[in-house]
Parts: sequence; C-alpha cells; structure tokens
Amino acid sequence: MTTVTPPRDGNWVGAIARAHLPKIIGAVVLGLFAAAAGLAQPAMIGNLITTVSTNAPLLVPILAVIGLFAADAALTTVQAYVMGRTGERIVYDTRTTLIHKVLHSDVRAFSALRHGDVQARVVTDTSLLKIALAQSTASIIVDSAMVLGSLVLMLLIDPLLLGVTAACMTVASLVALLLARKLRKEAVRSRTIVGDLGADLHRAIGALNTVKACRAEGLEGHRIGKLALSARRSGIKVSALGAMLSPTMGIGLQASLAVVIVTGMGRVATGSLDAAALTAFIMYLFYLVTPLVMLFTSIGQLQQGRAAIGRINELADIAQEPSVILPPAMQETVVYGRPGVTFDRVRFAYGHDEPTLRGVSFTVPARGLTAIVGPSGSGKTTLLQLLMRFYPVQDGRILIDGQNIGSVPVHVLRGLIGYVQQEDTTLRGTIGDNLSYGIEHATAADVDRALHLAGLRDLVHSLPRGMHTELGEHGVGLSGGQRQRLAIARMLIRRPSLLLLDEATSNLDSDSELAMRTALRAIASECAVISVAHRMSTVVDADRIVVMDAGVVSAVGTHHELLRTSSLYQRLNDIQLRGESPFGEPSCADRVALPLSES
Ligand SMILES: Nc1ncnc2c1ncn2[C@@H]1O[C@H](COP(=O)(O)OP(=O)(O)OP(=O)(O)O)[C@@H](O)[C@H]1O
Repeated sequence: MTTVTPPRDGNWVGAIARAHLPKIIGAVVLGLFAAAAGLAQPAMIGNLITTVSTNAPLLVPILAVIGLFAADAALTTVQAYVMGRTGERIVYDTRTTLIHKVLHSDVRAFSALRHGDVQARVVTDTSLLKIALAQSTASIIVDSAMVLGSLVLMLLIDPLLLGVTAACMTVASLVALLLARKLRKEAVRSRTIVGDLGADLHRAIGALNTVKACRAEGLEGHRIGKLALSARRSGIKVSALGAMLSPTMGIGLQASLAVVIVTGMGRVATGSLDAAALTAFIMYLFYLVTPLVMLFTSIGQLQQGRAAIGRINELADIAQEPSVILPPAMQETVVYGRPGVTFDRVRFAYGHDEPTLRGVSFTVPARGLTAIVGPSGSGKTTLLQLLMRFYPVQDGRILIDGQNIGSVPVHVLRGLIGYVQQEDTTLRGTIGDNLSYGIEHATAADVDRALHLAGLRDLVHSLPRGMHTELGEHGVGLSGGQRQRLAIARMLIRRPSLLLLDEATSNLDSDSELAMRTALRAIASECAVISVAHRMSTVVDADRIVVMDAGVVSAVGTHHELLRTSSLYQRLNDIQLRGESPFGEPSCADRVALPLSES
C-alpha cells in the first residue's frame, strides 16, 4: 500500500491520486507519443499519395506509414496497461485507507453511519475511481492534445475547411457539455440511492429473523424494492445521458464531413485544393472526432467519478479514536500492574440530552467479583463502554490501577480488559476462529482452560468437527447460551486483568448458570470481574454489588447488606422473587429464566 500523507483539505482521494502522479504522468506521456504517431499518419499518407502520383520510389514512404501504425498501436497498448494498473492501485489504496479509517473510527461517529451505506462507499464507489481518475484524466489530457494537434494541422492544410468543421463541431460540443453537467447531477443522485439501497438491505439482512417473525417480508421487500426501482431509473438516466454524448459528437462529425466533402471536392475541381490535401484533411477530421468523442465520454466518466469521490472523502474524514502514547515507563505500569478500577465523579451524556451518568463514584478492587445492578436505562452498560474508552468521559475520571484511562493508549487499555458485550458477538467462521479472534498465539492449554471455565469443553469435544465446526452469521449453529459461553471463553483466553461482563449470562439455563457462577468465582480470584447483571441469582454471591439508579450510584454492599440498607435493591429483589423483571417491563423470558431457587 502506498503511504498517503493525510490531506489538510479532507480530499483523501486527491492525496492518493497525487501519490500515483508519476505513473499517471508516465501514462499521459506515452499517450501523447501515441497521439503524435497518430497525428503524423495523415501527413504520411498524403505524402504517399503524392509519391504515387509522381512515380517516385515508394519503399520509404510505405515503411514510414507502417512504422507509424505499429508505434501508435504499441504505445496505445502500453499506455492502456499502465493506466489500468495505476487505476487498480488507486482503488486498492482508497479501499485500504477507508477500511483503516472505519476500523479505527470513533464509536460515536461510526454509530451515526448506516452500515450498508458504508459498505457501498468502500466497495462500489471506489470501483468508479479507476475509470474516473486514471483512465479519464489521462484520456482528457491526451485527447485534448490530439484535438489541438489536429486543429493546428487542419489549419495549415486549409483554414476555410477548418472554419466549416469548427462551426459544426462547436455546436455539437456545446450540447455535449450541457449533457455532461446533467450527467454529473444524475450520477450524484444515483450514487446516493445505491448507498440507501445498501443501507436498507443491510438492515433487513441483519435482522432477517425479526423481519420474518413480524411478517414484514412484504413491507421490507416493498421498501427495498422501491429503492431498487429508483436506483434502476437513476442508473438508466445516467446511462442515457452518457450514451447521448458520443452520438452528439458523431452528428457533429457527419455534418462537418458532408460539408467538408462537398466544399472540398468543389475546390479540388477548381484546382484551388489538391486531392492529397483534401484526403489528409478528411483523415484529420476523423482523427479530430475520435478524441473529441473520447474527451466528452471521459468528461462524463469523470463527472460520475466526482460523485463517488465526494462520498469517499466524506467517509475517509470520519473522526478517529484518539491514541495517546505514554512514555514507556508509564506504559509498563499499566501493562503489568494488576488494575483496580475507580470511577471518580464520572459524568457523561450521549448527546445534548439529559446526562446518562451524573457523577458516578465507586471503586473495584484488583481481584474479586463486582456486580452492577439497577433499573433499565440507569447507565450500567454506559459505565462499561466508558471504561473501554468507546466514549470519552466528559467530567470526572476513570482510573485503572491509579492511572487515568484517558492517558492510556486505547490498544494498551483494551489489551488489559476482556469485554463480553450484551449483544451477540459471534463471528462467521469456525469455533476455533471465534475463540482465538484477535490473538496471534493462543496455546492449546489456554484454549482448553477457557473452554473448561466457560463450560464449553464437553460440547466442543462432542462435535464431529470439534474446534473446526463452522458457524453461520451471528453464530447460527449454537444456542443463545452456547454463544454467550463462547464469547466468555474468547475473553478468558486473553487472560485479562479486568473482565467486563454485560449481561453475559442472561441466556444460560440454571445448571449452566450455576457452573458459570463457580467459574466466575475462580476467575475473580485471579483478576477483577465487573458483571452487569439482570438476574439477581447471578449477583447474590458477588463480593460487592453497585446499585445504579438514574445515572448515579444509589448503594454499594453485599447482597445481605443491601437487603438491609437499600430500598431500591430490596425492590429489585422482591420484584424478581415475584417472577417479574426487576429491570424493566416483565417478560415471559425473564420468568422462564428465573432460577428455581428463587421462585
Ligand atoms: N449509543 C447511545 N446513544 C444515545 N443514547 C444512548 C446510547 N446508548 C444508551 N443510551 C441511553 O443511555 C441511557 C443508559 O443506557 P444504558 O445502556 O447504559 O443503560 P442500562 O442500565 O445498561 O440499561 P439495560 O439494563 O436496559 O441494558 C438510556 O437512557 C439509553 O437510552
């Protein structure tokens, strides 16, 4: 991949193209030589005609014409190859730049984007760059030179015939320019619709079971179909406008050809123009038209490309995660130290609305199990996301082993933490791929220990293909509880200093949950575990429980202490004992999941 200096004006595509400028210039130079070889041909043929008419030796003029044809063909071939290759490299560099930008983007900035549209920009829009930047740019320069050269040579042959030609071609060129402007507008619209189509398709595919369960196949089909129809209509308009460019110039050519032949033959008859000059002029007329048609076709392609370039630059400019580099000595403390975590008057709001966290303070020792409970929306997940630095703390501090996480490089911080998220994080691939995801060297002993702790060892051993068992998108092939255990095992392999579990055991049955509680106790003896929990059964044996309420810490203590001291905790406990969800609307799933010991 070519190294690209970040542009100040946000024009990433321009910066990437500039990095390939020598190759583009090389191809343009080759094209100019090819153009010169082409331009010399009519003069040489005119010379051949004169030689024939004067009975002079023919060998040298014939060889000169053949040589020019061969040079023209060879130069054009090499130029097309260099241009195509450079175009592919520009596309590759743009794609890799976008992929890097998206992967390192700020969570807040990324969550505002539609994923299907991001995909369309990275995959489809970039493919237009090859034609727009490499081929069209070179073609515009070479063809302009060709047009200019033809005009000068035609002027030298016969200014009157050139005047006739110019009149016809100017009218055609003006019409073509108008078409090119319309084409650009329609191309922008077309790219936007294709982006919308990708976004909506991605949304429906990502939640296909929900679509089916809600019997919304027709609704989604209609909505996405409407966008596909708009894309088709807009695409046809783009094609139609693009297709009209060449014939417009073709009409100009035919009109000028007719006028030139009629006028020219008349002048040959009167002897004011010789036949060789008229033949050369007509050949130049053809030489003028092909590059003129190409010129306008290229302008059209460039216009389509500009629509894509705007969208690519917009995505490439997405805000990036801050990366703070610490002096090595400080990094060492962070990497090898055993972190305890301190939330110190932490305030945070997602947008301009009411803050989600309103001065949260509590500490988590370097070892032991800390549970966080509280009503739905009280800010439990947000606490974990701030700890992972997915979002920046707006006021107050979060300390890890005494170090403000704001000054720890994100990759170092995340290397310390194993984060098992609320949502399903199973990736398409084998069980083994999922387990060792993001780790270069996972030993067999590490994998076995993690599988054992997560209660997955027997299951994996019972599968015919074991670790090589293929899973579909979102872990299709495993149950919800198995997926959760796989996510926990994936984090355990990393031997994190701090394990964050966000409702990571909510899908486990009572037996699995009991086994997981035992495993968690073992893990908590080695590192700090913070577990956001919905089921009270999973928090009763925690070393400390933090009760959150509307963005503040309402109480901290053990299960038995809180039953005595926290009315909110008592209420949450009572509600669950009644078989309802203590953290939101009661649901049948909660009742089913309620452990027998508490029902
Ligand atoms: N990405 C986001 N953008 C805007 N608001 C958000 C975002 N994520 C969460 N919120 C809001 O922040 C508040 C706290 O959400 P959070 O997920 O931290 O609560 P929670 O206690 O974990 O809830 P639950 O128990 O239901 O998972 C909620 O009101 C929610 O609407």
